[in-house]
Amino acid sequence: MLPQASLSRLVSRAAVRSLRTAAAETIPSTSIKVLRVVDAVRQWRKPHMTNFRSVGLVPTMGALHEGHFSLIRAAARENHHVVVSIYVNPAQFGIKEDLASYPVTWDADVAALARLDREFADDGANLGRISAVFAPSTAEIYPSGFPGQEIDSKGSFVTITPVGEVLEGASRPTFFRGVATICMKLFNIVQPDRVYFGQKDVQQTVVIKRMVKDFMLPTEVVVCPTTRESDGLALSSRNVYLGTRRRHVAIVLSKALRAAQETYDCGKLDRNDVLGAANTVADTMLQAQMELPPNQRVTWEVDYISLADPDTLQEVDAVDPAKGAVLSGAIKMLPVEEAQNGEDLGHSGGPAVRLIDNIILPPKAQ
Ligand SMILES: Nc1ncnc2c1ncn2[C@@H]1O[C@H](COP(=O)(O)OP(=O)(O)OP(=O)(O)O)[C@@H](O)[C@H]1O
Ligand SMILES: CC(C)(CO)[C@@H](O)C(=O)[O-]
Ligand code: BAL
Repeated sequence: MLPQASLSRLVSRAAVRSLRTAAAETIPSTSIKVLRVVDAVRQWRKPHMTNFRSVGLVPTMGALHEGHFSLIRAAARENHHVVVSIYVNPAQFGIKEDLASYPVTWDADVAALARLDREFADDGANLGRISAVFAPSTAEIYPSGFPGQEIDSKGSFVTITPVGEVLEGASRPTFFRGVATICMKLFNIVQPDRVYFGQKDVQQTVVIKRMVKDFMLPTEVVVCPTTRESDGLALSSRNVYLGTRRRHVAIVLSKALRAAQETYDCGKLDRNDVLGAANTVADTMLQAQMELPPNQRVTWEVDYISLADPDTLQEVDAVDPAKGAVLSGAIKMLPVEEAQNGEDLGHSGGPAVRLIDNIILPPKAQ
C-alpha cells in the first residue's frame, strides 16, 4: 500500500477518499463489493485483466426479480466474476414516463444478491460468484452534466438507427438512445467479457448486439430466455404497478402472442393469419371486460402487435421460413375506472402501465 503522501500526489484527496470508501463497502455478510465510482470499478477490474479471469456484466435498473436472477445465474455459470449494475438511468425515460415512481428497492435487492451468492457458493456448477454491484450516481455517470430527457437534448449520445426507431423506439423516442448510451458507458467502465440481457426486452437485445458489432466492442452479448409467472405473464419490475385486478388480466398480451405462435406452428406464414390470431384474442378479452361493471373491469390500449424481421425488426408481410421472425407487442393497461373499497391498486396508486412481451418464431426446417 502506498503511503498517503505519495498517493495524494497521484490523485486528489477527494478521489482518495472515494476510492477508500468504495473499497470498504460490501453487502453485509458477503464479499460482494458495492462500487459507486468509476475509479473503484477500474481498480477492481485491473488485476482480472492480467490474471485472465473473465467478467460477466448484468446491467439492471434494480427492483430485482427472478428474471434478473436468471441472468445473474447464467453469468455466474460462465464467468469467474459477475458484476451486477443497478442504476435507474433517467436518460432512457421520456419526460412523461414513470421515472419518479419507478420502483427502487435497494435493501431487498442487496439481500437477494447475498442469497443468490450463497446459492452459487453451494453449487459446484458455477464458475464464479457475484463479485461486485456497481451502483453509480447520475453525477458519476454523466461527468459533463446530465444532458436531459428531451428529444432534442444535447450531449454525448450513442444512437443506433433505424433499429432503435421502430416498435418501442416509435413509442419511446429517447429510449434506445438512453439505453445504448448507458450500456456503452457501463461496458467501457466494467470492460466485461460477456454481457447478459433478457429476451423480454427483445428490441433492446437487437440494439445492443448492433452497437457491439458496429463499434467493435470486445464483449459477447448473451441473451437469456424470458422468465414468466405460472400463468404466462413475463416478469417485469413494472408489474408492481398493476394491483390485483389488473394483474389477473395482464396475461392478455402473452395469450395473444401465444395464439399467433400456434398459428405459425400450424404452418401459416402470412402476416394477416399470424397477427389475426393475436388480435382476435386481444379483442375477445377486451369485449369480455367491457361487459363487466366499471368497478370490476380492466381496460387497455394495444400500442402495437408486430411481426418483424429478426435482424432489422422491420415489419414483414410474411414470415421467411428460413429466417423466422419476432412476434412482439406492447399494451397500456389503463388505471381502473372505479376502485372498490380497500382495493389493492398497485404501486404508486396504480397508474397506466405499459407492458411488453415477445416470442421468437424460429426458422422452419427446410
Ligand atoms: N422476465 C424476464 N426474463 C428475463 N430477463 C428479464 C426479465 N425481465 C427483465 N429482464 C432483463 O433484466 C435486465 C434488466 O431489466 P430491468 O431492470 O429493466 O427490469 P425489467 O423487469 O425489464 O423492468 P421494466 O419493468 O422497467 O421493464 C434486462 O436485460 C431485461 O431484459
Ligand atoms: C439495460 C438497462 C439496464 C439500461 O439501463 C435497462 O434498459 C434495462 O434494465 O433493461
Ligand atoms: N427493461 C427496460 C427498461 C425500461 O423500460 O426503461
